[in-house]
Amino acid sequence: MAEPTLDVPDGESETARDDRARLPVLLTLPFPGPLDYLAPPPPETPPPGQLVRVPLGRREEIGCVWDRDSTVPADFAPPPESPVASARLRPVRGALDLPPLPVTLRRFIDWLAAYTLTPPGLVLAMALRAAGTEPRKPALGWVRGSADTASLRMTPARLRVLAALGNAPHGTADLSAASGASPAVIRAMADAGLLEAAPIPAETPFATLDPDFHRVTLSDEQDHAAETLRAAVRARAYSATLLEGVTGSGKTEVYLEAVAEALRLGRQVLVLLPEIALSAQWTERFARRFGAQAAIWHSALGSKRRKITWRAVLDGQARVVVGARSALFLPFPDLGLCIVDEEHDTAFKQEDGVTYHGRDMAVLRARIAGAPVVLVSATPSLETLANVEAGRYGHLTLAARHGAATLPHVALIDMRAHPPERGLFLSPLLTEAMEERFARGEQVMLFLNRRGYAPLTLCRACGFRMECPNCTAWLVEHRARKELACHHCGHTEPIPPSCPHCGADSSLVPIGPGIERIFEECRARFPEARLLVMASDTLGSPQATADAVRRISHREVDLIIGTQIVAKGWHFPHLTLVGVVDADLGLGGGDLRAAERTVQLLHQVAGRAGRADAPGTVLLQSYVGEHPVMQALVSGDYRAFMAREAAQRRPGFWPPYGRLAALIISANTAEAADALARAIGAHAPHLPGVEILGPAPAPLALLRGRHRRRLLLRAPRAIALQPILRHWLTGLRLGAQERVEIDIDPVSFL
Ligand SMILES: Nc1ncnc2c1ncn2[C@@H]1O[C@H](COP(=O)(O)OP(=O)(O)OP(=O)(O)O)[C@@H](O)[C@H]1O
Ligand SMILES: [Zn+2]
Repeated sequence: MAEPTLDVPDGESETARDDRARLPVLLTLPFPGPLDYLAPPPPETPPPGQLVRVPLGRREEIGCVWDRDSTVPADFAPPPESPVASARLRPVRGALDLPPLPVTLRRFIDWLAAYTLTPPGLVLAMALRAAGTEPRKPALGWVRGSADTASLRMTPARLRVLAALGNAPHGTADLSAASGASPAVIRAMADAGLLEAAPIPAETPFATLDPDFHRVTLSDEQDHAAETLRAAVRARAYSATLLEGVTGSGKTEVYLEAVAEALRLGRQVLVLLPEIALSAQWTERFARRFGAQAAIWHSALGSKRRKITWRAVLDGQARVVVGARSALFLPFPDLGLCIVDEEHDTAFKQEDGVTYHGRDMAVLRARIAGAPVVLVSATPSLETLANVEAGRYGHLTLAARHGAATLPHVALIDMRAHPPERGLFLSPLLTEAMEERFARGEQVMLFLNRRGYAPLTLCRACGFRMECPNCTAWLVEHRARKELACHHCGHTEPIPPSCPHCGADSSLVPIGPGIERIFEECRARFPEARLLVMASDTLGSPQATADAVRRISHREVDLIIGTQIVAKGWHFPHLTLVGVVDADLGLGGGDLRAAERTVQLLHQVAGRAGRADAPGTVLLQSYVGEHPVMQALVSGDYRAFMAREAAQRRPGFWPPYGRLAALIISANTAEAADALARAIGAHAPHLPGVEILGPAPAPLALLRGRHRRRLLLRAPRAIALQPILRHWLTGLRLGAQERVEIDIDPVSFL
């Protein structure tokens, strides 16, 4: 394949070079494939997977020795380029001091790249982001030196430093913090021989997990499911299973048994959660079961911790990793089980940069590793249900809540018949029910999937709406921060004192509620209640989440007001009432999955109620009680609802009954975006069964200052879209301001 810079290294004869191996090296750059380099002669020839340093132009890059033969079908991959003449190959400079990346990870990178039409180097970059490829210098700390204190001037600061020394070496910063002495004092002591440098032993952060540390007695139903999963782990082969069970039925308990089995076999396990925030409660529970912590992986992890974890995964020392979807790219040498908890959750879809669906890629990862994958949900996605129906996935169900807990009672509040007072958002029926719970010392949760104070600010005088200058979106008022913010691009501005359009003074009013406004209403209505807001912007860190969870569990909170973050997987035993402030919220917008997603989300929220002894109630505030979504929630008949969804999508070959890809075409002006979209549309392939929809404005026609148009490509399942897209877009030349993004299996329709 192509080496873009062709300067021939000097000092060697052509024939000598010809004898050496041609080594494909994948760089973390957007080339269509690996570049060829000249390998050092055996035994120094690095094996596939080895990270190496190679020249690229005048720079040096880190790359990974790649496999000569790809397992990706030829029509999924870009056409091979003609190889560079051996004479012009440049030599590999050296290998990094790391074990090679496992072959299963290399295959996964190839396949994910081919499936999402991403240059494989960019996928490798994701896998190496935390690799810690710079050489590891052992950190140095200080121990007591041989110099005698009697012969030296001992200031109080020096004495404090000596007192702060422990048995193990401490780094300068630590020692300075512990003693209150400045680093300069410490260095002077070292010069005087009072301190001596010694390497700080490397951390070995992942304690051994004991599969039998604390076993629970499973119900018959749970035990059957657990045994099926254990057998799948023992089989050491790919299989996919949906573990479906009502909220609180013990799905987690069951899959932890499969994790235990993998541990007994000495294999590694990957558990994906949709939300980092969830890992706090999850890891606590994990530690109770296995006597030690799992390794945690997500983008908010500090860089040192990431490096340690990445290396421990590669060394096989980290046995169980729980993480966000980026954990899929960790270098597991011996993956024996993969779990996707809350598999229906759209948070698994990565929309920035490399666009991929974490759940689907987990299935791919497991398939390549030859390991079982378990998809877990109370409200499985239609995709997964269709795979079950087609016989591709196995299916285990848990029908009852664990122990005495029963499923919550779900009822609608018809907002037309029982409207809130003017300027408020909670119906008297809801506030009365809340009052009752507070009187009994029980907890209440209010759910509204909207951050901030109000989603719209409007001028009472002229009707002008405060919009984002960069996006087709309204600015959301954040009263606590005294600003208007765009939730798409992050643009913020102070709330203007007068209307920017007509100049009327103090004429801007907030329209509609966000959780801050519900908080305000509740504080006025229930002055005694202890309130807690849970939203992605208030639970910034896992620590903050852990704190919130602890306060809820210890009954230091009466009322939780939250966005979608409260919907997922939490177990709050004292929570008996869940109120959904606006159950209709997710139904708008032309999204294919709007109804499915609303049912899943609200069903999950509802599932937080009544998980222990006291029965739970869920109240849904809605203006459209007759809507099938509301009816499904009230009846609890998720299956019937999904059957209806399936019947709607099947005839038009909508996913999962057909394949869909989106081309998002964007430019810096509306005219340029239109012209480019038309030009691409004009070259659309005409193939039997393949339909092109659009171009049309993308649902966010303006996003971060870019004008966006969309083409959709739809085909029956039997037709793969990747080769068609590749062919279609080959030879496309884009201007500097033009961009085309491909989204295979689009989820959000943005
Ligand atoms: N066999 C069991 N023995 C003891 N406790 C159990 C058992 N099964 C479940 N539980 C407890 O019941 C509660 C609910 O179980 P779990 O969280 O596993 O359910 P889930 O189906 O994963 O719930 P969700 O879908 O809402 O996340 C937990 O506190 C769990 O520890
Ligand atoms: Zn914006």
